[in-house]
Amino acid sequence: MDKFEEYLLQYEERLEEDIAKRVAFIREQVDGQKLGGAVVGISGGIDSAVTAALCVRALGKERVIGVWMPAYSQAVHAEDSRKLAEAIDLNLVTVDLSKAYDAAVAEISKVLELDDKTKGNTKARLRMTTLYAIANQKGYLVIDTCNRSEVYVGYMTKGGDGLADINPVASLTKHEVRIMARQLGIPESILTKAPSADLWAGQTDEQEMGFTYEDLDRFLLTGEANPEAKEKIEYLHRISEHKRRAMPEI
Ligand SMILES: Nc1ncnc2c1ncn2[C@@H]1O[C@H](COP(=O)(O)OP(=O)(O)OC[C@H]2O[C@@H]([n+]3cccc(C(=O)O)c3)[C@H](O)[C@@H]2O)[C@@H](O)[C@H]1O
Ligand SMILES: Nc1ncnc2c1ncn2[C@@H]1O[C@H](COP(=O)(O)OP(=O)(O)OP(=O)(O)O)[C@@H](O)[C@H]1O
Ligand SMILES: [Mg+2]
Repeated sequence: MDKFEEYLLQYEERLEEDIAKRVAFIREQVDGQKLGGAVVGISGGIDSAVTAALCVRALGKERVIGVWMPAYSQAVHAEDSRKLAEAIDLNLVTVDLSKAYDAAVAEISKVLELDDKTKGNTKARLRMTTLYAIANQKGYLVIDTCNRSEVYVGYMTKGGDGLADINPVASLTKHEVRIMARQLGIPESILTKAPSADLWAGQTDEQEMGFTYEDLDRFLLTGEANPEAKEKIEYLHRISEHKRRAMPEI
């Protein structure tokens, strides 16, 4: 067994304790500030599944709203979101953003042409707007789902999925999220699906980043990586520093 595998095995041993710590964190943030509850964007992916499950454990079904927000999203993710809601007893609502997305892109395109990535980021920022509308109206917090691996390389949309009020999974690598997901009873189809932002057809995280989560998490947890992956990881980390910092001000 190598250092990476050993680390993950040790994590499994303290899993229940770690879940309890994160559940207590959510409770403290919401109840401690006398807020009503939590809103989470539900994508059919594993990060939002784990985050929502922690919220339901912390606050109960009545105080958590999961929001599925399709905008030309793949049907498989809609189905996985439904399965998740059933498995963890989540109150799931749908806000269809297709028309808002089309209208925003059409108006902005009168000024300049947008490429697929910029359009995808616009979609993520419309989701943020929706979650804040719900949280604002109900006196809830918007819960961030970005994990440690994504945050390290800035693999999130600034002002989109990268903007929320509290993050109960920020210190977990993707591999730790997967371990936790099994324990929380997340459906198998979500556990085994390739991570994707689903911002455009066929997008997958690993293809876009140019290295695997195994490369990235091995590097984060043990400091080891093949030279090519290490170079890409460090490059993305460097150019995304602004996403992890407060806005420069004078
Ligand atoms: N040095 C600097 N100091 C301060 N601000 C700086 C900056 N450089 C860029 N910026 C600002 O940041 C903007 C670029 O950031 P951003 O808008 O995020 O855009 P960008 O980093 O180009 O794209 C976001 C990436 O995250 C991926 N993503 C998004 C959403 C979810 C997921 C997922 O895993 O599911 C992945 C997406 O596929 C894409 O690769 C620039 O337009 C500029 O406004
Ligand atoms: N169609 C969607 N509806 C609602 N929320 C979404 C949707 N797509 C993305 N999101 C939000 O944006 C977050 C970032 O997406 P990301 O792909 O990193 O996470 P994930 O889908 O939960 O897991 P994975 O990385 O394994 O795909 C999601 O966790 C979710 O909160
Ligand atoms: Mg996803």
